[in-house]
Amino acid sequence: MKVVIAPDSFKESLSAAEVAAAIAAGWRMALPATECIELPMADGGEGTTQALVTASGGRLEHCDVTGPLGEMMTAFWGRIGEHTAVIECAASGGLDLLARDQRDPWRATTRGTGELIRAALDVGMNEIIIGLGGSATNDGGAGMMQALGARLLDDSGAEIGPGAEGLEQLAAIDLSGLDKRLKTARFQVACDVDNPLTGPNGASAIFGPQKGADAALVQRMDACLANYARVITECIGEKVDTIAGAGAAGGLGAAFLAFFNASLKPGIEIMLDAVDMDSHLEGADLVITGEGRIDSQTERGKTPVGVARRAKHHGVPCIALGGSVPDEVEVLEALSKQGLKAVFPILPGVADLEQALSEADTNLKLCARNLAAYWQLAGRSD
Ligand SMILES: O=C(O)[C@H](O)CO
Repeated sequence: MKVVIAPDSFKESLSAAEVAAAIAAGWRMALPATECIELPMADGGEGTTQALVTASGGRLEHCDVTGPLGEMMTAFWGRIGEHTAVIECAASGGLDLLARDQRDPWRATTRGTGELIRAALDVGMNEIIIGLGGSATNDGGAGMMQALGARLLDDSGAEIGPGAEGLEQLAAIDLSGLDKRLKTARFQVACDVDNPLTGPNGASAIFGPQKGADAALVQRMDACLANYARVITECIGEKVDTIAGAGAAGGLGAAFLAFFNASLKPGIEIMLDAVDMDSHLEGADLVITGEGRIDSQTERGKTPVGVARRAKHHGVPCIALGGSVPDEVEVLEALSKQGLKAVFPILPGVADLEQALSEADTNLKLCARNLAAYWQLAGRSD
């Protein structure tokens, strides 16, 4: 029997490769003869560079850039072949770079993403895959644009400051100093979600709280992004704020739509193609995916749903394991319609967050072992 194991990482706990290895080890405890194909996944968020570099035989490069709160840090990008770079915004502006009490989406900047793009262009890369997701930022990519030579100005003609805060003052965008190499480089943007820039489903409303924003700040940041959208339209003559994916990574998607030679795609689709998922699904009996948290955001194109849709296309059943899973039947049914037939929580008992994060490896193994035992009981194993 063949099981394809294609999970994302469990944030703050295990990488996607570690999750896949734990599930495979647990499954084999009950069904040792199973052929387990481990395919670590990512959807644009943290881990995307490593996953694509591993899948394509590339390597990581390191350089010093501006971190989420303006401090210098060493970040990385991936080099695949002679001309392709992979850059994830989480490498320099990721939520997991900050402790919970440091999260500050009002000030956090995407400047480091622009600096990573410059570093890749400097060494001749001209096909650039950008991963959007897992960000601590809500600046619409303003910091990135400034790092690449755009001038974002307030109504006195001075450069705006960093973060969502700066966008409150934004009155005009001057692209005359933008790095000329952006015209010839091709950007493929891998988005982890398909949210628009603003409004009730926008970047601030849906992802602001996990970055540390309270209700008042969510509203203020949404207004900042609406102002940004207005200035973008004045600058390029087009509206980008309602396009699916514009709200990925705190609105970075909108900057790529407006100012780059870029196409936005679900990140998981790029990943599935990179690992040649279609051929792995041939003859598979089951797909197991997963993520640390599975909830209504998962439906917006995150890894478990992307994997499930592809499995459904090939007629292979798909289930998921999560650290936390939906507690509403409506969400489970919506996931089921997309091919994710069942979602299992891995926690064996009541635990606080710290304990849940530190015991994820053991809990994944036990849960996978039980699933394999049940699969056998149901007469599905050979
Ligand atoms: O980074 C974020 O804001 C979320 O992962 C959605 O893209």
